[in-house]
This record gives sequence, structure tokens and C-alpha cells, in this order.
Amino acid sequence: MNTNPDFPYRLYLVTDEKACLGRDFFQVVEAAVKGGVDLVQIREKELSEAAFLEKTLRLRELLDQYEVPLVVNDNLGVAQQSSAAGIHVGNNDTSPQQIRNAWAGCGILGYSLEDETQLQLPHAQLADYIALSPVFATPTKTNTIIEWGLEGVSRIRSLIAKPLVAIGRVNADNAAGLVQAGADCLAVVSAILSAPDPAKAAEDIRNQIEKAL
Ligand SMILES: Cc1ncc(COP(=O)(O)OP(=O)(O)O)c(N)n1
Ligand SMILES: Cc1ncsc1CCOP(=O)(O)O
Ligand SMILES: [Mg+2]
Repeated sequence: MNTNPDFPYRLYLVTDEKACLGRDFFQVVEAAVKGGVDLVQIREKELSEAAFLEKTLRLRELLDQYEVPLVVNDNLGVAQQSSAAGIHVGNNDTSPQQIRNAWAGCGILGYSLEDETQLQLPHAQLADYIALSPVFATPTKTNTIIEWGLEGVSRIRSLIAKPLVAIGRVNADNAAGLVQAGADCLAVVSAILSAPDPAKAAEDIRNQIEKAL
């Protein structure tokens, strides 16, 4: 288990307004934070650039009240203009090299690892955390390549010391196993945002993480 002071986060909420099932987006995220989310990524793939920026600025204002950092998915311009804490990119996005060159203020740079060979890329080496994407196949994101599974989490854990984030169908039932396999932080969309009680769902997952540490 990694106790990196630069990446102390354990429960990472990744947003998708659709997953809130018609409820108010900001209220659902706030409930999740009250339940134990300590890092949030805004991932709203269907918004225009202007609407994404506006939503990011509003979310930052909310999260600042709880001292919870906000990471922006994909969009470097929005991340910079909102003075977000960081950015998450995958293999079809602006590269970590370009981000490091363009944004000195990037505090958290996340990178999606979709295949073990990508560990050798500068992308992985420049990232502050590596997301195993996905640990389990999920209807929330279907354009994925493999499932890492618990065995994949353990294998990558044995190869790198960097903080490891597990994402993909994470819930209270599989959270402890993922942490025991070597994940430092669990990233969740639907098990929190679509839960009848998002605060309770976050609390349940957080409790499983803490018990397994
Ligand atoms: C924490 C976290 N892990 C993985 C992803 C997926 O990123 P990416 O591969 O770039 O896919 P999209 O999110 O852009 O569809 C993520 N966003 N966050
Ligand atoms: C953004 C992302 N990247 C890999 S899986 C995924 C979605 C995870 O969603 P859920 O927690 O609902 O399975
Ligand atoms: Mg991306």
C-alpha cells in the first residue's frame, strides 16, 4: 500500500451527469464528498467547450469549500482556465509530455494504462498516478481494450511504485479486494452517482477501503 504524501487520495469520484439519473448534479457530487470522496474528476464528454468550462468553474467553487481537489478530464485549456488541481489523460488525448511542457501549474497528472507495454512510455513515467483502465469491464465506458482484473492490479503493483488508481465497475463489494491487490485509490462513477443515496454509497466504499488498508 502506497502512502505517497503527494497523492494521499483514496476515493476518487469521476463525474457523468447522465449517471445522476436526473437528480441535481452538484447536489449529488456534494453528497458524495460528504460521504468520503476525497478527489473529483469532471468528465462530461457531451458538453461543448464553453459549457464544460462553466460547469468546471462551478464545481471547483463547490469543492473548494471542502478542500477537495478537482481534476479535469482530457481538456488542457479548461484545466488551466479553471486553475484545476490537475488533468487526466488517456492514450488518445493530449500527451503527458505536452501537458508538462504547457502547464507548469499541473499538480496532478493522471494517465490511463490500458496495456502493460504502455508502462515503458514516457506517458506513464511523467504521470503522477497510473489508472488501471478498466479493472473490470463497465457499461459506463465501453471503448476499452482489456480488463486488468485483480491479477493485473497485483502485477502492475509489483512493477511500479507510483500511486495506482483502479477504475471500472468499482463498488463496495469489490473495493477491499482491489485495495488488497495493490490499488491505492479507487475511482468510481455509477456506484456512487447512480446510487439511491450517494452519500451512503460513498461512505460504504470508503469504509471498505479503510478496512483493507
Ligand atoms: C481515473 C481515470 N481513469 C481512467 C480514465 C479514462 O481515461 P481515457 O482513457 O482518456 O478515457 P476517457 O475518460 O477520456 O473516456 C479516466 N477518465 N479517469
Ligand atoms: C472513465 C472510465 N475509465 C475507465 S472505466 C471508466 C468508467 C467507470 O465507470 P463505473 O464506475 O460506472 O464503472
Ligand atoms: Mg481521455
